[in-house]
Amino acid sequence: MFQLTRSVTWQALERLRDKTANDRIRDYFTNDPQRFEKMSLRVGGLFLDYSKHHVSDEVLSKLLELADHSALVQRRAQMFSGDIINVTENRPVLHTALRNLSDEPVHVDGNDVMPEINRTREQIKQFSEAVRSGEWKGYNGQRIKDVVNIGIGGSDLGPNMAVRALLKYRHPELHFHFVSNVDGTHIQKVLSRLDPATTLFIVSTKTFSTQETLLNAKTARRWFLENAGEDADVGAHFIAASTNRKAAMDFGIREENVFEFWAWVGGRYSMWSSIGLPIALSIGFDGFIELLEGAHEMDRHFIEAPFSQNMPVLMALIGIWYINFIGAETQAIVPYDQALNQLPSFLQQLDMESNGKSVDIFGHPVNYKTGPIVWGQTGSNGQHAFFQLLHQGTRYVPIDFIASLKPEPGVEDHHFALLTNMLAQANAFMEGSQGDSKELSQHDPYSCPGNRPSSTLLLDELTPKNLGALIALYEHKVFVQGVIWNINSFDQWGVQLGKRIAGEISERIDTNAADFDASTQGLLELVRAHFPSDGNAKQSAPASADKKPARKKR
Ligand SMILES: O=P(O)(O)OC[C@H]1O[C@](O)(CO)[C@@H](O)[C@@H]1O
Repeated sequence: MFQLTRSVTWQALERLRDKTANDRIRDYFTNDPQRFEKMSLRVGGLFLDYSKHHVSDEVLSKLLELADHSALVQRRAQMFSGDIINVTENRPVLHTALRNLSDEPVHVDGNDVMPEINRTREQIKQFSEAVRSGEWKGYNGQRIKDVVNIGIGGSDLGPNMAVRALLKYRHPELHFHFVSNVDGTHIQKVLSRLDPATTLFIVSTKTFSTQETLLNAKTARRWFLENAGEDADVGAHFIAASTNRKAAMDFGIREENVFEFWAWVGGRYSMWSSIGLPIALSIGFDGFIELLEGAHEMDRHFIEAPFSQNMPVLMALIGIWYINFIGAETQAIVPYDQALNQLPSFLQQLDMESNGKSVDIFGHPVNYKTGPIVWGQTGSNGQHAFFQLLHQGTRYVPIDFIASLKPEPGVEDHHFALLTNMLAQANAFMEGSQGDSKELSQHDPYSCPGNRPSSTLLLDELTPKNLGALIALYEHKVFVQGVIWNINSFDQWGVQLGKRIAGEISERIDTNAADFDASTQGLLELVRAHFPSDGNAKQSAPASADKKPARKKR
């Protein structure tokens, strides 16, 4: 049986790790004046500089060999053509079809899915235009002013991130709110500022069975009925994006207002589907299409470019170098762009839910590290929070710096400061401070060791198209890493387990819980004191998350 860590290329990379361990990144530049030109590339409106990495030419060519010897070409083709690559859920993975603007058919079980995708796109167009123009009326004839997206995970993070990122393109009279947390104070706070007669709720849930979303949606509907219309009016204020049409209709949503999507769209890959409705409402349908175009352009690049010029492949390989050979545990995402402040959270789910796996696609435990801990926040705020540790701490953290070049009118001086701060940080991480003074030794408390790696990703401008390309870039990076690690990046059984046990625990609020461990029993006892058995807390018990049998006594 093939074992990744026993492969000739893997072992050569281990030797190269030892050979290059004491290399200084800055020496790579001294020795090769063309390094920046060689280790940077452009795809549409995105420019990637990957020259400030602890990666010699020899290492890069071995990493490329790792990709060549993997199943990447085959699995990439399988993904785009709708083969079942999500093996544990027995599904194809076709978020790329959602942004397929080429009119080429994409088949699932022998049927072209493009006609239904185009139909739903048309439905999104009609609906978003009706709301934006004011043609869509609330129950008492007023136009919509506030849109509340109720969803969690992939049904929240993508649209939330994109609406915020593209705020400057938003409809001037529409305001957007995102409620995700089951903590009731989240929805209470949002509702307290709204007028039910002019509010539209989008219940975004692939399954229509997620506890948090259903509870928030019920609370929103109760608030609507208490403060405004009657049951018959719910249809004018609640719509759904879901694969579960029946459950959405049982909730009171009109059939024509259930925006379909499909089991082969993973939650964290769903912002291109009707889960992206808030984006279309905010920036308009044409803007939404531009977002899809940007992603489609990145898809074409990912399929067509040789690995040595392939942006997602290069980013994935460099990540693998740090994770599997240098021992980095985390990857920082630092956008120098306030509009991208939700990007680290979005990428956290994308990467960690996809590649947080320790079993390969054949069900064997892996003997190498897989997905990193992804974290971060915007610069320059991060500079005054966690950068100290990155400069002088004992951890080794590769960083992705992300920024857009074009300044906003009226704040050019701010934008200049923002970009120069970012360049200064990337330079400081690489150079350190030892060059500043001959007296500083590595052990001096004033000394920053440097030699810390980063990529810089520049968008010409933060447009819908460039944002689409940026997100697709990271999606494919995560995919490539998953293929090389031979794991299934498209299931999430760990999350399912948590959902199932939440259901089981809430069922025990007024019964005995002897089959739980002593700690959980003790804590449940403390919780129970606040929820009398005749109370209504139990009504919120989550539906069982999957069809697995009830747990055994532990
Ligand atoms: O869209 P749903 O079905 O409500 O699920 C929400 C999220 O829950 C998850 O299953 C786990 O977090 C995600 O994959 C998904 O995006």
